[in-house]
Amino acid sequence: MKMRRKWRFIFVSAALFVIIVSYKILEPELFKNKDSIPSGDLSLKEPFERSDRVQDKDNQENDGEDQREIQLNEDHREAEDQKKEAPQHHVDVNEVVESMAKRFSLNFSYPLDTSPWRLAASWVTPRQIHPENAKELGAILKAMHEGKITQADVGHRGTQLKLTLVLDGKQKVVFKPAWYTRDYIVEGPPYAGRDRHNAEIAAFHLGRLNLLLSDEAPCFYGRCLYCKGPEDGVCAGSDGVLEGVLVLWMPEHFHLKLHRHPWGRTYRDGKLARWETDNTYCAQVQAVPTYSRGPRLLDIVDTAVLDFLVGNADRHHYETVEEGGRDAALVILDNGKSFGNPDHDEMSILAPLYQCCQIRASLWQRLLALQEGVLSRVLASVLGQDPIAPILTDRHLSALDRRLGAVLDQIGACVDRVGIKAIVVDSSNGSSDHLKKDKRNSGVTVS
Ligand SMILES: Nc1ncnc2c1ncn2[C@@H]1O[C@H](COP(=O)(O)OP(=O)(O)OP(=O)(O)O)[C@@H](O)[C@H]1O
Ligand SMILES: [Mn+2]
Repeated sequence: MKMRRKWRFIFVSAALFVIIVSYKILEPELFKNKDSIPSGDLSLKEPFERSDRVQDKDNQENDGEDQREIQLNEDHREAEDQKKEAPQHHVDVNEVVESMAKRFSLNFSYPLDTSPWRLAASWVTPRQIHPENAKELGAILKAMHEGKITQADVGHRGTQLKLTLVLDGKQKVVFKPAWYTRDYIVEGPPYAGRDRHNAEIAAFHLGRLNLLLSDEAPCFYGRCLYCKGPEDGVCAGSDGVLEGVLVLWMPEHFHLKLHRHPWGRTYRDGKLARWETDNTYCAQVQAVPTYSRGPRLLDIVDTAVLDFLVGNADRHHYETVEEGGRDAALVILDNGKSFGNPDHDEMSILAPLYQCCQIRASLWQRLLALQEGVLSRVLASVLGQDPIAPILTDRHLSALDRRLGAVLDQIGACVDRVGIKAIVVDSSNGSSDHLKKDKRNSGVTVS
């Protein structure tokens, strides 16, 4: 009797598995829309699942949208018909993870025909810190963790303890020392605790997984260094090793302009910022010239998504390359307050997303592709290559997958609220190029 129940359970589970897998394979086809959404992997939590209601609302409001919505409906119907005839594919998440992990793995011994510092500096533009997945990156990181320190000084900027070092070849870097063990959980307000050096490393690689297109919202971080013995007042552990992270200094010919973050916190107990009490706050931000045109507001949403995933609620200011003017991207310099508490999801970090209800189509597509645990598994694989691995505990890794789901839920809620215009194909920013890239990228996702 018991045996039979067991077999029935196995049979039902297997059938459910087959149904779910086939549904996921077919879903990209179901919701493909050539005009408004780049093709690629669209799987679970697809916002258009709920868009029938929204479409009615949108159709009354906007003629252009109207066309797109009708097209979407037609595609949907067509795809429904195809679904009946479609052959069964087999999606293997393991293969996806393997292929992405390979794509983002670092080749530390990649041969360089120029100095690593000169190469890294030549990559920087007002909208890019490094090219998308540059093969030379591993060699630059290796130069950072092996380079000889020729000068050391205390860091003079910011509030957190740090050193300014100069490496052989005259490269300036910031050194942020370790304060916590990997499994230490920081409790308290969202910005509590000291800097986490491992968080800088993890956030850098998370940015590389195409969460932030490197030509849209760059990050600039470093890798870890083992310093031999005590250095200039920062003490090494009992084993004589001082662990920390190195952040490569921006090329000196660029000047950084500091901006107050519109969604910054007050850092005062009991005093809330305007955006924390007023859900129409985005309209005020959009009235400011910096945010009313150009890519800046979408850049802020991009970084809010990254900050939410890593749990960084400390984005009080941001910097841009002055020379890039209004179109310059955010330079995300300081991720030290990330990965504090894996059991807490600080939803308020997503305020720019849910208050403005807009997100780049390219980012949304990438988020979809990283569902099903792909995000944590690929990141774990890349971080496994780091000289001070493990960088993140399993609890932090699974927090990333859980938070990814929460971001997609927020996007879905926005589509419900404002319609398809929540998903922005960013034409002010060379979107046709991105669409091409998107197609290419979908080769490594579940598609
Ligand atoms: N890699 C870098 N290249 C150029 N400038 C940098 C770099 N890192 C830091 N800076 C400058 O130093 C300032 C302080 O750095 P950072 O934000 O990392 O320090 P912090 O102690 O965490 O500061 P805060 O307490 O304000 O958060 C930055 O705003 C930036 O102007
Ligand atoms: Mn800081």
